[in-house]
Amino acid sequence: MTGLRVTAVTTSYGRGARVLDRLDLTVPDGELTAVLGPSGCGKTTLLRVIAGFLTPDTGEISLGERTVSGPGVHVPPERRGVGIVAQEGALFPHMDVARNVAFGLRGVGRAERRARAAEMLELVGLGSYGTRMPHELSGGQQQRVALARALAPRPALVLLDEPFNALDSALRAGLRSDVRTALRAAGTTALLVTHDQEEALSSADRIAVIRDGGVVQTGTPQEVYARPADTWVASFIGAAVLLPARVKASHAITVLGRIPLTEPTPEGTRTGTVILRPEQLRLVPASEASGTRARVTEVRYHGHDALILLTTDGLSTPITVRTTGPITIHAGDETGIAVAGTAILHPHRNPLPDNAG
Ligand SMILES: Nc1ncnc2c1ncn2[C@@H]1O[C@H](COP(=O)(O)OP(=O)(O)OP(=O)(O)O)[C@@H](O)[C@H]1O
Repeated sequence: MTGLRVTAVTTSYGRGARVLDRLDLTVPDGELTAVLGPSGCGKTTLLRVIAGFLTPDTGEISLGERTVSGPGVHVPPERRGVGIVAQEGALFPHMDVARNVAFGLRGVGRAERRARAAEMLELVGLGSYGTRMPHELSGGQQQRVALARALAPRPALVLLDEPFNALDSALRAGLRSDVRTALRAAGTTALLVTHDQEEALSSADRIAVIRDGGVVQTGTPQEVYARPADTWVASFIGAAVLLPARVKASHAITVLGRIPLTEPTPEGTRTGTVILRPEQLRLVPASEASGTRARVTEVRYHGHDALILLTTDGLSTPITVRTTGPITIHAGDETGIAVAGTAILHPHRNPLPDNAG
């Protein structure tokens, strides 16, 4: 068992405010967890604390059965068995690829080092690149070599700090899938920091959302997307349509009509905020009786789909609808909106005024 456990870790820089505040995080053995959160929330600080470059004020960090940080314990970075892949590979420019990969292999014979480096390069799809110099590689290839180097000493944990940031989007998608495959093949526990929600949703086994120095939600990508812990997480992970609602007989009564609730609300819930995803909404002819009338304010075309922004009476914020196929609607048009599926509702503590929903 070589999973990662971070327990009640608090960290601050100098006399500054707490950056991490009693943060708890568990990454199960052999899994990849993506850490997501707004800029400045402490993602890099968390990696530094886990790697051992920063000592937390309080709390404990364990890798498997081994405590690497805690009261009276501070295992130095080089003895933690933690591999790091930084934003831009940071390869040693004067060493060829094979020597870069073998760099961290201490206490093993030359032949074994060479064999392990070749095995790791094979794993990341660069089996024939051992004699190239780093400057002869593309950005994506350099990141693969950085991963091979991190994996070579069989680390208990690999930390990936926005490893695809410097690459263009087409390359990112391919590389993250290859990195995922290599990590699985090596059976390594890994933590990925990213700004890219899509990257986290598509490549991680679990997502941990950080806000105000703590983890506000962890779960599989599907759990976090379909059942966000609160309206902030809903809007942070993907686009969300938030509607004030009244609760009546397991349904939410909203400006978009009566929507069945995904799960029962706590006893006595009268009002709340409904969370819908834009792909649950559909444009229908304005004349269709079941739809709610709305006016298009903006069309954002993305190629594979488009987001249509609309306003409707009784709602101060725009509604976003995701559509695929040819776009035949324009700003200023009137349309109807229909809702498919069920809605998550977060109850309000204080009832809304009578005109809500
Ligand atoms: N060396 C430092 N000294 C003092 N404050 C720091 C230092 N490094 C980071 N901070 C502060 O700690 C907070 C968290 O920074 P951190 O870099 O961990 O955030 P982040 O979530 O990784 O941000 P981003 O997504 O923008 O990379 C920020 O308010 C930042 O200003």
